[in-house]
Amino acid sequence: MAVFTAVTLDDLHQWIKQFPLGRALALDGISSGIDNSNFFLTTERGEYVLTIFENLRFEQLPFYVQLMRHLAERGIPVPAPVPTASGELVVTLHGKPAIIVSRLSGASQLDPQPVHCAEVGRMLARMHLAGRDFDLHQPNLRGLDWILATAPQVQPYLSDGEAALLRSETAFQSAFAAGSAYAALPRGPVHADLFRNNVMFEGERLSGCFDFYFAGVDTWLFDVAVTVNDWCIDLATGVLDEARVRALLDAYHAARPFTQDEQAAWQPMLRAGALRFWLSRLYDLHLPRAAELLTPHDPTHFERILRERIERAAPALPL
Ligand SMILES: Nc1ncnc2c1ncn2[C@@H]1O[C@H](COP(=O)(O)OP(=O)(O)OP(=O)(O)O)[C@@H](O)[C@H]1O
Ligand SMILES: N[C@@H](CCO)C(=O)O
Repeated sequence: MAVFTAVTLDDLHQWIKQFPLGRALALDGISSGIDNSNFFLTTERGEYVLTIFENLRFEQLPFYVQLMRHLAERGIPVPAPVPTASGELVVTLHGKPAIIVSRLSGASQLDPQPVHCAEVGRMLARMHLAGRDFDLHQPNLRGLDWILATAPQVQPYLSDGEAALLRSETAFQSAFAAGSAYAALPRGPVHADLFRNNVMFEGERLSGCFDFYFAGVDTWLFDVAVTVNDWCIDLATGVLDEARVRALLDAYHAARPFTQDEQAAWQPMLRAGALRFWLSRLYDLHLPRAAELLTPHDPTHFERILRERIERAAPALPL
């Protein structure tokens, strides 16, 4: 059960009055999620989600919450934060930062077909374009700097084979990121964690995406690589399914055409996306935070994906 801070309807009786939402009528803890306490909240005005941040501090939240507001205002189906009567988006609840956002309809699609991947590709391209005039800046906090700082910390826990792969891939990614092709890649705010469990569908129609708490400014292509590495693979082997890759990339390309520099960077970027999640999973497994509450994700899944991307070229980007 992923509700770490208990909240009752009684607790909300006074608290909710700062929002233009009427009275709180029902509150249900959401059992999935590993970082925050989430609740479905029904008020006199409709259906919302209340999130209490267990790890992020107030000063860390504006980039994520303002980005959601910015994208929602531009028609991207993401949770829209509800401001208080005095315009605050983040307020205190039980001593922790909290927000109320609109509730998205639909459910996760954990067995995606090409039709779903096309929806994800189209939405991702629209999201990138809509983020162009977002004026807050925060780097991707799980980018190369983080990788270079974190890899040495997990090295002592690794087998010889894992350690060699981690060393060679961080060296490869450092060289790739230092090159002129990389510098020319278009960039902007990216979601950076657009996995199957962060997107909602109603049938074959994408109805929303959420969990912006790894968002940051990075290359758009990194976001595409992270997304393809989750949506378009056979989960048991990490092998890419060509039909799903094509569907996602073609739909993205139709909304925001890939550049020639992106063509050149595609294969290394898929490896960068795999390395990022392999390393965060290794870190969570071997160096869990004191406040870590649930079982960490399996790092070997992303080690397999990384080895697979190194050994076999993925379908090229459409031109
Ligand atoms: N705006 C929303 N509308 C509808 N459902 C939502 C919304 N936000 C969150 N949820 C539901 O709450 C669940 C947990 O949310 P979320 O993934 O953001 O939590 P988390 O603690 O950050 O989890 P994780 O770190 O595992 O991704 C989601 O799987 C989804 O079912
Ligand atoms: N998507 C991440 C979890 C953090 O949201 C992973 O699979 O490792």
